[in-house]
Amino acid sequence: MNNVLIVGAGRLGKGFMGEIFDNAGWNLSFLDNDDTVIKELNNNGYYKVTVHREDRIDNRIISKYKAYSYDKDYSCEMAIINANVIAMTIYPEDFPEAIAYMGAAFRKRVEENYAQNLDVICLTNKNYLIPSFEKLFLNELSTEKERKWFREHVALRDTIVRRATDSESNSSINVRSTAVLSLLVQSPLLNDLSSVEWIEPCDNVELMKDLKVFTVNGPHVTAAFAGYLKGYTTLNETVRDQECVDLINQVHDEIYEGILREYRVNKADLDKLSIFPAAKGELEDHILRIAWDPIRKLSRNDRLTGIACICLKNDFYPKGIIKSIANGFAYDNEQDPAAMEIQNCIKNEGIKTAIVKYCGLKENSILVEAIENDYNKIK
Ligand SMILES: NC(=O)c1ccc[n+]([C@@H]2O[C@H](COP(=O)([O-])OP(=O)(O)OC[C@H]3O[C@@H](n4cnc5c(N)ncnc54)[C@H](O)[C@@H]3O)[C@@H](O)[C@H]2O)c1
Ligand SMILES: O=P(O)(O)OC[C@@H](O)[C@@H](O)[C@H](O)[C@H](O)CO
Repeated sequence: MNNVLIVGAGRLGKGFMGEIFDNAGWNLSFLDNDDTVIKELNNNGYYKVTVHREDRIDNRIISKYKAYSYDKDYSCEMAIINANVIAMTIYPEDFPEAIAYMGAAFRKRVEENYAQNLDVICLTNKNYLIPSFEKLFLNELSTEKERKWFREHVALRDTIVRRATDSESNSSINVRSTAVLSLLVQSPLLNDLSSVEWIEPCDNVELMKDLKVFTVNGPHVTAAFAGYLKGYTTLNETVRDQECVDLINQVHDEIYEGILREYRVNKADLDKLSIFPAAKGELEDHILRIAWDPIRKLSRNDRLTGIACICLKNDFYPKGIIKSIANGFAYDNEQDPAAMEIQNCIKNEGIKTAIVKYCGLKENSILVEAIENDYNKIK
């Protein structure tokens, strides 16, 4: 039987990767450095996923798995040695620690299971990270034999995640997920994943990922920032507020306009990539998760500032996106450490310095002035 190891047993790890590989009959293992997550999985012996499809809601119970913490016995070792697929469902900043932890087992795999092919698929929303992840792997593999193994038997691949998956916390054993669009996985892979539902090979992944992060995650974070400022805690409340909906739609249309002016794609391509068909039922999704880490989300090439710069480069003024970025600077949710860092910077150094610093923009750019003006209207 095939083996998948899921690194990061939080929302996406359990609710997406765990669910689809279990459904396809694979052996499931989880690795997480948060002991609470692993205790919950092991003490309960199962977890539940409510899968919202276009035509039905599946209530899945997943019980056949092994779950490993970062323990002193290195109990995840065999799961790393025998995996056909390792799915990395963690945030970008967590990759160095995870890869360093797995290094010893990779070296043992070279000795004990050299010939078996391994696909490592990375499920983040940050683009262009694969070369830096490859360096992290190679840091763990110093001999010529180990590096040859990595070149010949490992495919390290990026993905484009088109699925919202949420729960009360990363350790919750009740997860909900929308299953309406596939995970696009950079080709080629070394294992045949054609029997795993919701996985689809993808060429040109870097371009497609930029377009997806702009078109899907730009309006998504716009909703989160706008909803928070209205006092909501969920996306569900936000999309019932007409003022928020108007801004989300405006941002969506501006993102499309910027992309259509900059890239050689048409509207039908963008719709196919980014429009989620309606799913059955209502999936609760929290603003805390969607806005999580506004430092990443407001950064120069990410979902808002990235496309705002593209719009301006193409002589198109992105009024709604600018307002959304300003809302991001007003996002002062104490549960989010990155939001607090931004707030401290605003308090100590002023809004203009914060915009320049976190959006990665030049001080005299028209975008900085416009964001500052909108921010001052909110505060
Ligand atoms: N949840 C979604 O809908 C969704 C959608 C698209 C992309 N993503 C991406 O998926 C990734 C995970 O998101 P999530 O919502 O599942 O977050 P999460 O916080 O629910 O889960 C992440 C898990 O990774 C664990 N972790 C952190 N560092 C680790 C390490 N060094 N080794 C092993 N485990 C570690 C955490 O303890 C946590 O349980 C992020 O990059 C996110 O951007 C999530
Ligand atoms: O995962 P992040 O933090 O980059 O962004 C939060 C959400 O916008 C994101 O997880 C979406 O739900 C997902 O990308 C939809 O496919």
